[in-house]
Amino acid sequence: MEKQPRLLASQLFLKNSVFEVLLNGVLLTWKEIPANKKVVSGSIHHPIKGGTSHSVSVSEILAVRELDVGGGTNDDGRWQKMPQKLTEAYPYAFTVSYVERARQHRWRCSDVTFHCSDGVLRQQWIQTIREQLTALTSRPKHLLVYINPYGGKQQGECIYEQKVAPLFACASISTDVIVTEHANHARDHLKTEAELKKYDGVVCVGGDGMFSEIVHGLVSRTQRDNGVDQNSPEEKLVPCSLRIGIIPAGSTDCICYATVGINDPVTSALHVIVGDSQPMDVCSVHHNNTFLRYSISLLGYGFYGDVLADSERKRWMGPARYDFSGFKTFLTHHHYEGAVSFLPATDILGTPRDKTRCRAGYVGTVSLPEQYEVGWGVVRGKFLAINAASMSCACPRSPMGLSPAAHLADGTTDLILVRKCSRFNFLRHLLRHTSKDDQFDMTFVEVHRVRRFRFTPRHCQNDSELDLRENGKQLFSQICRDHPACSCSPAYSSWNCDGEILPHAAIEVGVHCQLIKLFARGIEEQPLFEDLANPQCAL
Ligand SMILES: Nc1ncnc2c1ncn2[C@@H]1O[C@H](COP(=O)(O)OP(=O)(O)OP(=O)(O)O)[C@@H](O)[C@H]1O
Ligand SMILES: CCCCCCCCCCCCC/C=C/[C@@H](O)[C@H](CO)NC(=O)CCCCC
Ligand SMILES: [Ca+2]
Repeated sequence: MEKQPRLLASQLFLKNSVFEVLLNGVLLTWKEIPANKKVVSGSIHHPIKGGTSHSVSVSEILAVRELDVGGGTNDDGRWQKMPQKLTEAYPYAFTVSYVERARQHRWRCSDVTFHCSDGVLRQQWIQTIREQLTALTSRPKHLLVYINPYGGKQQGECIYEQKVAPLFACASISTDVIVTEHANHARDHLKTEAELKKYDGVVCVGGDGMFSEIVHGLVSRTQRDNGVDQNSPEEKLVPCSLRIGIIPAGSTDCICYATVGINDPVTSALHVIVGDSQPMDVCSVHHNNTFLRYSISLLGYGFYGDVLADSERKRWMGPARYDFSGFKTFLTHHHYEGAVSFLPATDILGTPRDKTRCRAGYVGTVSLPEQYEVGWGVVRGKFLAINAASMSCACPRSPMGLSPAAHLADGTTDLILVRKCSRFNFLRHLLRHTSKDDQFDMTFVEVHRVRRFRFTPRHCQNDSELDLRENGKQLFSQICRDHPACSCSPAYSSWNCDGEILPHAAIEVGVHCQLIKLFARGIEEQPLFEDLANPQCAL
């Protein structure tokens, strides 16, 4: 039989007033008692009118601890100053730490300290709150943390030590921390060495590239443990059981931003502590039946591939490298020829042109009418950009994202084809990534929600396609010599796969629905007052 949560109701002191404090297994509520209704001890059972009132969901309480009023410190060593009268009359105090929502999806840790005259009553409160927290089984107790000290502005270690570790300690989460020593350190450790059974989740301190390492390590390990061959594009992959937390410390932080609503380390740490869970789609990318990489956010050929290739040579510039290379790539205005074939998703409710957004509580796949038979579509032509966004790809540079209506966990990716057009028109399209205007409402842009797609560059010689890194430049000059009147666009761009360059242009992509889970809950709807006060944030 399920154990009923214990109810507690007491009159406790908070600041200089008496509050009726109630814990019912779901909510902790404290309401100020007007002076004429005060009862000195025991509980009260009638509703109280007037006075300030607060309530916190038990699921958003982080911790409760004793406060040693006499000594002036609490049990995590923090010094607390209290009014002398209160400490004398009510020497027994306890502090509850909980999640408080601030503007723009930010979460903060807030404390409230209650005082009572009776040590037994204080123990009863502390014990009951702790029992109710222990019953929240989705909360992690032991985490494996990887820190990339070189991501973004190279602040990873400092962000973790100063902002995240104290919160994990407060919530009694123990950690094993690894500061990476080289690229792919975290991936290889997860793939082969890490004792995953010991942990309730993996935390990644870094950007999208570091997150991608963690995903590659976990997904590959899970497939190997289950005897699944990653090289087969048709293979159904086994979902990973461990959740991943992202503490943003990178340059784009798009996966964190699009799953939480902000790239803020404290907010992300709090989502880990309360044990949130957000499933996410993962794309597998193959070339000639050989596995290349997984993608969680953006697969971009043409513009975003060229930006990345150029910006990798300017890592020393930090996050500003993307602005520099973005501008430079825009000026070069290269287009690329090829064929994109795709399998449209027909059993889903939404389309990429919807005004609705993927928000917290969205259930992912919808079991609607069965997938009706439609064949593969093919689009051939000259493209400035081919982008596949498996999620919105919202980030500080583009708050609505490359595909604002994309869903995190619906088993589809939004394939955006931007045909060759004038520089002016391309600029109009790019600028719409930074505003609320519809970037797909342009004659040279089309968008399809798909489950699989393939790309074949025009100059691809079947299976013996040239290796891009080795021969791309050679082919470019060859084509320009052969066609002196061409606009000197190279034959190939490269694919930007979540911030990594792929070694082949001809690829085959399939979406694996809900292959991984994050310590996140999706972007929460904002309170109405905030939409009105700040139209930029309106959804
Ligand atoms: N110790 C290390 N030394 C060098 N490179 C590392 C190390 N640890 C991780 N890396 C690599 O650094 C690359 C970039 O890291 P990260 O994603 O954290 O930052 P970023 O590229 O600045 O941000 P974003 O991916 O959000 O644009 C990743 O591809 C990762 O593989
Ligand atoms: C002429 C100026 C035009 C300005 C247009 C701004 C549009 C910004 C859209 C940004 C979309 C980012 C999508 C996310 C991609 C990540 O997986 C990847 C790794 O972190 N980041 C980039 O490739 C970094 C890509 C940065 C591109 C600027
Ligand atoms: Ca999706």
